[in-house]
Amino acid sequence: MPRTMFDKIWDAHVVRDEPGEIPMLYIDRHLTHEATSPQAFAGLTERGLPVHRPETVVAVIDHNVPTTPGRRLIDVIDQQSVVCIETMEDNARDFGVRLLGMNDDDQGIVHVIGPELGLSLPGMTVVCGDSHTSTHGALGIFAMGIGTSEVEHVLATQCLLQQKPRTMNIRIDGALAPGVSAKDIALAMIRRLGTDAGTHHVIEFTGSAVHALSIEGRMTLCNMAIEAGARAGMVAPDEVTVEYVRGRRYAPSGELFEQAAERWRQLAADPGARYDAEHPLDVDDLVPQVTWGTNPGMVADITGTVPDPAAESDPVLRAEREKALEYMGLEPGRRIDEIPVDTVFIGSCTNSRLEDLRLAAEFVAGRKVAPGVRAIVVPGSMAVRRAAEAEGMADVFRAAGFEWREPGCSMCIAMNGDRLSAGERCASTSNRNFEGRQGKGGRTHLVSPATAAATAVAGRFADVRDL
Ligand SMILES: CC(C)[C@H](C(=O)O)[C@@H](O)C(=O)O
Ligand code: SF4
Repeated sequence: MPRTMFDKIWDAHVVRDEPGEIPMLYIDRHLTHEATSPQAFAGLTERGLPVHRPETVVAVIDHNVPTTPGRRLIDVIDQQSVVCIETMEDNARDFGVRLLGMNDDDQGIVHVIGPELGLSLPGMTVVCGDSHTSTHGALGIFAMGIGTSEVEHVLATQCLLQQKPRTMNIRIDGALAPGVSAKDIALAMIRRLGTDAGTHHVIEFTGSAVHALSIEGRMTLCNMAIEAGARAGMVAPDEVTVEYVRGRRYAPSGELFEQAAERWRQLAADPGARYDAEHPLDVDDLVPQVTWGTNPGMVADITGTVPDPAAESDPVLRAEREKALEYMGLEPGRRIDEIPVDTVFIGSCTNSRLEDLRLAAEFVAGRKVAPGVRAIVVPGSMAVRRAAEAEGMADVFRAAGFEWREPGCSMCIAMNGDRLSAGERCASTSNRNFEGRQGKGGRTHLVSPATAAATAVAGRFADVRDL
């Protein structure tokens, strides 16, 4: 029977699948961070258990780290964050797990460093106690977020009990206009399908527009599969994938790499493979997208207006939209490109890779951040920061008036002190615009890196195609 890519990876990792039992899956790579692992390690200590295969586990400190240049432990904003960081350091040492600490040369957001270092490779199962683990799926990986009790289980056994998810094919065709990128596809997809369309499903992104994306763009798309409610997102490996992985630090090399690449090329779905659900999406006419509300499905065209809740016939949806507009401080009918912003945040595991920064820098070069706007760039990893500095990009951002920071999750989740104050409006390249996500009372609008850059310069949401 023809199989989907998900089926192939699943079949290759099922350890036990008996009727009436939850299937047991082997996990190849386990990434951990300071925010969701302390209790898991504490559980092992309590039961006197070691980590079963420490060489498959990598720990990184990303959520609670300050991003101020030259950061030290003393810069960490609160005692709770200090405890998280120190606990991760202690656990890594005590359990023999490799640690990428706050100022390690390889530090970065867990979902940026996994692919970057070749820790996450095509065909693998990858887990992390973090919902956006789906990002790694861009390489043709079944990568998913797990809860802290599951983190403990995987540490102890290298296996995960997992109900087999359903499969969904989102086929994206067409060619992107200049200035429109993977983030706009992701937002348009959630706008169209809704924030729960993917529930219980693993999404395989197929189609010409997907394979025309770089790996970075595919990561943006897979990252946001979670915001469409999916368990995971993935893209079949092609030659772009093979070339991306070649030469990565922990990827195989030489003849072993060629053998592995041959297997990765077989991962794509067989012709005629059946999915439980299918959705087509065309991006030929896609324009830059901006969220106006408090979930990632509340999206408008940059050329559009804030929608009127009164036009919504479903009373529940209408109330939800009214509440969102009130929180966001917006009136129906307002032109999106007339909404002024206070802050621009370029960062997060959605959009902080080198390509994202390049997409933004292009619109910043030779221009200035609008007066009164706070603009921040937080590279996704130390490697991204070094490369951007070597390319002169950091200077471009600084000359325009952006702050250039150290890597971490930063204002995506505001756990480290980088945050919005109440009422502050932000154009953000991250993935969640929930109430209070970037600070209590803060107002988040999700956009692409190019739109964020253009917006910083204009001081209001701006269409890059006009620049
Ligand atoms: C802190 C962590 C549990 C959380 C997640 O799982 O996604 C965070 O990374 C987020 O983006 O909200
Ligand atoms: S950058 Fe944001 S979305 Fe990504 S792992 Fe960190 S907090 Fe979660």
